[in-house]
Amino acid sequence: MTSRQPSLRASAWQAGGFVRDDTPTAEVERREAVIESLAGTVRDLIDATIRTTVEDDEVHRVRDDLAALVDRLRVSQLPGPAGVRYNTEFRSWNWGNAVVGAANGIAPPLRIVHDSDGCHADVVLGAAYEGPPGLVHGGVSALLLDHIMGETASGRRRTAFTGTLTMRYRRGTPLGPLRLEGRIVGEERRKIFVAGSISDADGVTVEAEGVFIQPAGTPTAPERPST
Ligand SMILES: CCCCCCCC(=O)SCCNC(=O)CCNC(=O)[C@H](O)C(C)(C)COP(=O)(O)OP(=O)(O)OC[C@H]1O[C@@H](n2cnc3c(N)ncnc32)[C@H](O)[C@@H]1OP(=O)(O)O
Repeated sequence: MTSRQPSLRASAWQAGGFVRDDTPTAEVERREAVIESLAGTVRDLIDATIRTTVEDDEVHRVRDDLAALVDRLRVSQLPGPAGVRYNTEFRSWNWGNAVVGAANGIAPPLRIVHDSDGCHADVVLGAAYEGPPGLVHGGVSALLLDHIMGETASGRRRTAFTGTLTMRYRRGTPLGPLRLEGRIVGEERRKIFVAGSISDADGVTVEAEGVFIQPAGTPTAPERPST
């Protein structure tokens, strides 16, 4: 198989931490698929590491093999975190994001669907997200809800940051298949009020309320059709 050099290079200017990058969408998507396949294997590695019971010597051999692989990836690196990039075709990508990042092996990753009411995502959380035995860590629940509620507030037409997030943990959230939801319940000037939830097959486990703020001076685009 032939390898291709990544052609992703930030252009000179930045706006509010969002980096304009004139890589064409087709190239972004080609590279995204490549890096996503690596992150998927990293995710498997994390799960395998947590659950392995192989002998100590084998653990040490695997550690050494992995250290050599890390060195290969370090041959060419971004100078800092991946950030959020966008091109002239309005394609944006945030491959390092802790929740949705295609290159991030610690992101589940969440695949968020925008619909007419807000957003939802179906996800399966495994051993890497455990807090209490067999249950999702409360901070992970907050992390995932924060993101999906932020995307709900942003609605693919503006940027809104979390101002205040309030969680109510109604019962333990089991590891396994879950649904996350977010919907806008009110708007007041630059404040967007969002309700969110996590559910398992038996109903809601966590509810959240959030106030998301559109920073002053940032643009709002016309509403896009839902996907
Ligand atoms: C598209 C991708 C979506 C992904 C989303 C992921 C969600 C995230 O994790 S975002 C990261 C976590 N959040 C942050 O880091 C935010 C840090 N805070 C900030 O940047 C700023 O404080 C920010 C933008 C929230 C508000 O700043 P600023 O625009 O100056 O607010 P300001 O002008 O003082 O206030 C505007 C209004 O918001 C209210 N407000 C300000 N801060 C808060 C807050 N923390 N909580 C509730 N309300 C607030 C004010 O009372 C004011 O209300 P009113 O219009 O009624 O007077």
